[in-house]
Amino acid sequence: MIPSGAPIVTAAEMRAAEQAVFASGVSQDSLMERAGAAVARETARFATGRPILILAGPGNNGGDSYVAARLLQNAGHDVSLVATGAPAPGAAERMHALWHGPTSSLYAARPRPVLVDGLFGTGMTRPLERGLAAVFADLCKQAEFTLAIDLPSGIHADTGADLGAPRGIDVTLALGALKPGHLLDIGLERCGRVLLADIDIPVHTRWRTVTRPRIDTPGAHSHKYSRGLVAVIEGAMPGAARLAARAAMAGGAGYVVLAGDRPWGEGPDALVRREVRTAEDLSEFLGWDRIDAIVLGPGLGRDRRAEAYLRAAFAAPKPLILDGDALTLLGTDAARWLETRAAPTWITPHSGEFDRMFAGVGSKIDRTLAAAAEARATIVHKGADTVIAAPKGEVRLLAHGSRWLSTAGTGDVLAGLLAAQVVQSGKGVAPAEAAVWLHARAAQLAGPALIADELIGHIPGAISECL
Ligand SMILES: NC(=O)C1=CN([C@@H]2O[C@H](COP(=O)(O)OP(=O)(O)OC[C@H]3O[C@@H](n4cnc5c(N)ncnc54)[C@H](OP(=O)(O)O)[C@@H]3O)[C@@H](O)[C@H]2O)[C@@H](O)CC1
Ligand SMILES: Nc1ncnc2c1ncn2[C@@H]1O[C@H](COP(=O)(O)OP(=O)(O)O)[C@@H](O)[C@H]1O
Ligand SMILES: [K+]
Repeated sequence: MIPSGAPIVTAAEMRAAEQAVFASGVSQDSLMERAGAAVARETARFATGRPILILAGPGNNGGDSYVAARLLQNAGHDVSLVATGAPAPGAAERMHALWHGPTSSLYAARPRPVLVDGLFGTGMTRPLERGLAAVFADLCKQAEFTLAIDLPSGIHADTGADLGAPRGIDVTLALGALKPGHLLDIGLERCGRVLLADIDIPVHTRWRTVTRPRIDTPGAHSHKYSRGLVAVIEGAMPGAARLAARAAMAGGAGYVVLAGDRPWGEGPDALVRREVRTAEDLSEFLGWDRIDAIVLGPGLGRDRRAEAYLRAAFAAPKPLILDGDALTLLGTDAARWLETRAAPTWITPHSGEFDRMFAGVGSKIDRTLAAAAEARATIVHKGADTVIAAPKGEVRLLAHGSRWLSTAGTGDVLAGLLAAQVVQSGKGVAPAEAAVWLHARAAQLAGPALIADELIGHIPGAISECL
């Protein structure tokens, strides 16, 4: 399980943090000893006496391998080692010199029940050479348990992109801090369980994994308006807006109004209905000063009326949550439109919607951050690796949420839940982080084969864990 609130640093930031530790008087060798000791400890815990094969690459990831091999051997484990090349001058070379056990070349390596991957870590700069990738994948396949040091070799530390990493890694031991590669893209799938080894390297960053929010119980003087009024705008597919409205209610908003022109079906009686048929009706309604936040987009449609609704919502000087069709309507003009808003805006695109709105290069974090700065909006870039980014550089990341969320309507639920957090807890990343946490927790509580309607029923249970 990924620790909550854990810092996430790039390879360059990790190297800078490492340099600061050296500058404080710690030697390179002693830092490598700490890293190798952490690897040896975790490997021993999972190996439970089985023979171990350790792969050592040419850089410092390989250096960690030599330390771990020595410590495991000293502790009585049956260890053999494969070196893929001469170790680089410096600590890795010195640690290599201290290893006196059996060593073979990669192509002569025999599979063993426990495999430790110390080929490459944060220094992976290009795809694994094909022959090496094939042997590595085969050793991994034949092992009963595989642990990767810092990162699986073949995962890009900063993007999570696939540079030839094998399947079947059980545990990745992140050294010092999480890297984006543990949480994004293919890295999220290939790391297995990510454990964090504290090797006493202070890191400073504004990127963290999502934490559980603290939610206040309403006070003696709370009333429905003080707890926040959310207006959800209906469109062509009214079910989506209703999901968002119900999620806003379950998420703790004091008052939720569903504005639209559809006949009222079954639904919570506490949900207030307001008739809105035209963009003029909508503008008039949104002028109501009780409204604290507007949700537009779930099931909105993409016709002319939808466009007019979008303009009306943009003109309202209120916090605005845009999702689904509203984002598709914005399209490539999104940043130009969004940056004109004076009131805060949150947008909740999935990757398809995001790619239609923003260009950008780099990792999902880099692209989401750049888009947030350009659009001056907080972005919840959804998916198995959900990235929240704010214009000033704050990032929150939730990986390892329930895969059962990949079903229609769960995004609508998130939009409503976000609106409820916006009216209760204000600006920027905080409400988005709270909404994403509650959404993920509700999904866990709902269990397998959840449907979006049931997810809403579990939001209060998730909230009860935050009081
Ligand atoms: N930061 C910390 O706090 C601590 C870091 N520590 C450890 O150091 C690790 C980072 O070490 P690192 O910088 O030496 O890089 P590493 O991952 O060993 O690889 C570099 C070597 O691989 C080579 N190479 C790259 N790609 C390749 C490819 N596809 N195919 C073939 N070769 C390739 C590259 O060659 P080059 O690109 O220079 O030609 C170079 O020789 C980090 O992950 C952690 O385990 C701990 O010891 C202590 C605390
Ligand atoms: N494979 C997955 N693992 C974890 N969460 C997922 C996965 N796929 C989708 N989700 C989450 O489910 C929600 C789906 O939202 P969205 O794509 O907008 O669906 P819809 O438009 O049908 O409501 C998002 O919160 C997203 O992060
Ligand atoms: K590795």
